[in-house]
Amino acid sequence: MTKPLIIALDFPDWPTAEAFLDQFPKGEHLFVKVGMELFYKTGPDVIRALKARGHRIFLDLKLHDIPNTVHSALTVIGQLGVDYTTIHAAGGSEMLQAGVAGLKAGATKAQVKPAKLLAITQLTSTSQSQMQTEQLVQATLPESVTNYAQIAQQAGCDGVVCSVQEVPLIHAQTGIDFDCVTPGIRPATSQTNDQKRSATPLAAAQAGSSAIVIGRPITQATNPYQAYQTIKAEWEQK
Ligand SMILES: O=C(O)c1cc(=O)[nH]c(=O)n1[C@@H]1O[C@H](COP(=O)(O)O)[C@@H](O)[C@H]1O
Repeated sequence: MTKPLIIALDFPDWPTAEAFLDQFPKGEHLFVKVGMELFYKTGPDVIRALKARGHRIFLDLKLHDIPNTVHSALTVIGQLGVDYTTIHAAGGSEMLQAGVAGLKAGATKAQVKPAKLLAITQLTSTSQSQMQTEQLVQATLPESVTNYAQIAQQAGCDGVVCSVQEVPLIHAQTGIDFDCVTPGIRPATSQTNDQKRSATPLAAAQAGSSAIVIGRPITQATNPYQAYQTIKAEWEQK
């Protein structure tokens, strides 16, 4: 099976997201990411609408709270029947374990397939110098990311969100079945925007990314379907 290319639906409401999706041929089943902006506006209705169109869903709410709160929230998310969801590794192993248990409890309750739980490591908008000066982390950025990956794997998470640069290091440590989902993807001709650790679709494929996440180079393209096809071809080239 080809590895997923996940389109970030970073839109303010459902009509805008729907108008974007309507630019793709009918019957084209996509893998889409619903983030905080769209989900806070629509609630679970957006999940139902996307499922009805046959799309796979990454619900990206990046939970980070005390273990009890995260357990309860992920029990609710687990009932939605999405494919991937996110939690912050920085919350620590106890919180991650609570999240894993909550997600499973929700899926069991709703009798749906459990989502894969991905731990956010260092955001792709973070540079090493920013991490060291603002988070007071003495380690290098790859060391911080691989440390989070190890904690996430031990806690029972299915994978991490990281940049393409860290994928080979993580896989060497965790094995390739542990997902490395990589945002910050930019075709060579695109602007990097706020992304600090970006890479091309081809570099992601060569590094062994399990899936790529890409928003603006597709959502803000003059012809989104054409941009999607070009990026997909590069991602699937290797
Ligand atoms: O969890 C994410 O998806 C995520 C983690 C991360 O470290 N960096 C990152 O960019 N993202 C998300 O990936 C998407 C990237 O969008 P673009 O920069 O427009 O391609 C956004 O929806 C971000 O919220």
